[in-house]
Amino acid sequence: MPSVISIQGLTKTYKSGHQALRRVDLEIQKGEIFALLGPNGAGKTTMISIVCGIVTPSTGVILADGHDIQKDYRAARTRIGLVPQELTTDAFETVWATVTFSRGLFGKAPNPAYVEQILRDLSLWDKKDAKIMTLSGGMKRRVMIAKALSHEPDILFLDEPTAGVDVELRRDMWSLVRRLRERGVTIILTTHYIEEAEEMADRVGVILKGELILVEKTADLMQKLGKKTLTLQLQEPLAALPPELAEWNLALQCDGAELEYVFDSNAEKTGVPSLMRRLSDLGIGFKDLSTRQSSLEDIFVGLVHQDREVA
Ligand SMILES: Nc1ncnc2c1ncn2[C@@H]1O[C@H](COP(=O)(O)OP(=O)(O)OP(=O)(O)O)[C@@H](O)[C@H]1O
Repeated sequence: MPSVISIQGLTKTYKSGHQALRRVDLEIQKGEIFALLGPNGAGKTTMISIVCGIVTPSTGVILADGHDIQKDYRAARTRIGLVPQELTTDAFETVWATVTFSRGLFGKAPNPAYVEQILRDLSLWDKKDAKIMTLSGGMKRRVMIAKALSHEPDILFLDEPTAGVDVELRRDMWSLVRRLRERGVTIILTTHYIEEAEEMADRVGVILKGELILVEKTADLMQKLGKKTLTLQLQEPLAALPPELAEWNLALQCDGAELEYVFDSNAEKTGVPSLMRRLSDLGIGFKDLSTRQSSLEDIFVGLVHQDREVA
């Protein structure tokens, strides 16, 4: 399958001297949902901004649907819709006028039926005559998506689409992304949340300090990184781990009041039931328990650690 986005040897050094991207190579297939994961400052927005022609690359060749984003900027940009992190809309305009105007900016002929469809898809139809400034934050974000889709792009970039949005909007956004994909739109989203990538994306790229350190199918990544931590709040603190528990990867926390077990949640045998039985046999009781999926930070720490070990 041909790539719809092709990035070769991309680097970016800002005027300040800060190197935000280091030799990034990436191919994204048509119709894919691709999640770019990384902590604050990793370079996600820089990468998106370069592909969308807002920031100039220092080196590298980038093609959008076969068009060089620098030499053939207009053709490339028409293929792309961008939903930026920041809300930037004209407060005094109505929803309808804003979205129609955005379409016109790309030289597309008016198509009220298409604009109506987008507004209906985004549950904005009954707000079409409302001024943007009267809308809630969530509604404004929907308007940003409508604007980005107004010129019928084949590629949609969503920069942290669900940061700070409520659960309802997050679900709507996810279902919209899936519907767009069914229509053949390629979607690239950035996120801090591994759960979001897991839920949405076909493939995940992890970016850390400007380097794309890993690109994997989401299912494979989750398999590799599906670590969970089980925390038991003990009824009586333990001074030390009993030797009978040596076969589990356990740690005592909070002066012996909590027992932590890190396990692979994808494994056929997680070791949790046998641990529970052994604890019961040993008469070690607990008041409460909780589990926690590895956070992205844990994963990064793990990856960086592995890198160092290999080096
Ligand atoms: N115009 C600029 N001039 C100098 N440095 C910049 C500029 N824009 C971004 N940077 C720096 O480049 C690095 C990458 O920033 P970028 O916004 O791409 O990260 P990000 O992964 O999108 O982070 P976030 O999740 O916080 O948006 C950061 O250290 C940032 O401070």
